[in-house]
Amino acid sequence: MTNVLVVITSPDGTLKKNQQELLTLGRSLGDVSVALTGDASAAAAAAAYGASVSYTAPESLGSYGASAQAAFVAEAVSRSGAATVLLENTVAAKETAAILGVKLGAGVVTDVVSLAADGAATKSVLAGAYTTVARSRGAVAVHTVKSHAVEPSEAPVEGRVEAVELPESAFATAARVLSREAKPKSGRPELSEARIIVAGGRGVDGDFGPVEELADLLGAAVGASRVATDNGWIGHDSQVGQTGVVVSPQLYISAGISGAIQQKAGMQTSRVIVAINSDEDAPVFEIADFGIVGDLFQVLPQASEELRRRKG
Ligand SMILES: Cc1cc2nc3c(=O)[nH]c(=O)nc-3n(C[C@H](O)[C@H](O)[C@H](O)COP(=O)(O)OP(=O)(O)OC[C@H]3O[C@@H](n4cnc5c(N)ncnc54)[C@H](O)[C@@H]3O)c2cc1C
Repeated sequence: MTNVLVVITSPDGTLKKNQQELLTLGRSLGDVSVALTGDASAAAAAAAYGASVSYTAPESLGSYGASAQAAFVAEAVSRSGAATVLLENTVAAKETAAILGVKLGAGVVTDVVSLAADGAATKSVLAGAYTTVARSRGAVAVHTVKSHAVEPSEAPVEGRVEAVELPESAFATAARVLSREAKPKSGRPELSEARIIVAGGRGVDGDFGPVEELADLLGAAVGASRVATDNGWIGHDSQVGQTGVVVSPQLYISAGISGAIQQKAGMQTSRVIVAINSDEDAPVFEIADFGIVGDLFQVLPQASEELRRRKG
């Protein structure tokens, strides 16, 4: 059976939903172990999702950038005999995956939306215009997997913890993190993990109120087009797209966004897309499952009102 290594960073000993998903996906492929950085007590949470071994990193590793992370994961690959490595689909994880690929001579596939037992990884490319299936030909395959690839489920095992020591040389050329500041919590889910996203573009004309109101009623994250973030109407970390966050939620509600190719690149693999746009020829309708031709300042408040009525 294939050995699978899931790479997890946990600052507080808990697992995020997309990390639970990676462990669940890993179990469908083989025997799962974890390369764990951050709070080592997350090993217990990983065992609840089927990780039989957690390789823990030296405490100092958290202060270093991707090359030191990759050195640690490479050591965990060697100890676990993993043929498949799964990472989150964040910018930081992709950087680690790239360095790891070079170190191990492994094939690297990013932005994966599904991974079959035979290693065939599905992703969309060229700003969502094509869906491709790729399989690594090397001894080790490295995948960064988008959120919502699978539904997370627990499968408790008695996990073992194995501390990994790294030589000083592993850190010698690595960039060192000098300070960290936690982002103030918005109370909304993380954009990259949210099951539902309500996103606004130029059409909101500076007023994200109706977008945020609907998002809060749905327990959704708020996303935006680049025009909205460049105008300072909302923070840059809300930007969805080619140069923003790549998302794949169950439901993406797009309001006042034309659907430029760079926006589509970040949301086209959403399970259901609802588009609201006053221009019936807007390109976003080409990829929408449901389209509403109308003024978002009328449509969004109506949707919110109906949700409030149904919630009683
Ligand atoms: C290298 C590069 C990278 C880029 N990366 C990204 C990226 O990551 N993400 C991204 O989003 N863009 C990105 N862009 C920009 C992208 O090309 C588009 O310019 C941008 O997505 C357009 O944003 P928009 O849809 O909000 O604005 P517009 O294209 O101006 O569309 C606004 C839409 O709102 C509709 N509208 C107006 N008023 C209303 C109303 N009251 N009710 C309903 N609908 C209304 C209009 O009909 C129109 O369709 C990138 C561009 C480049 C060159």
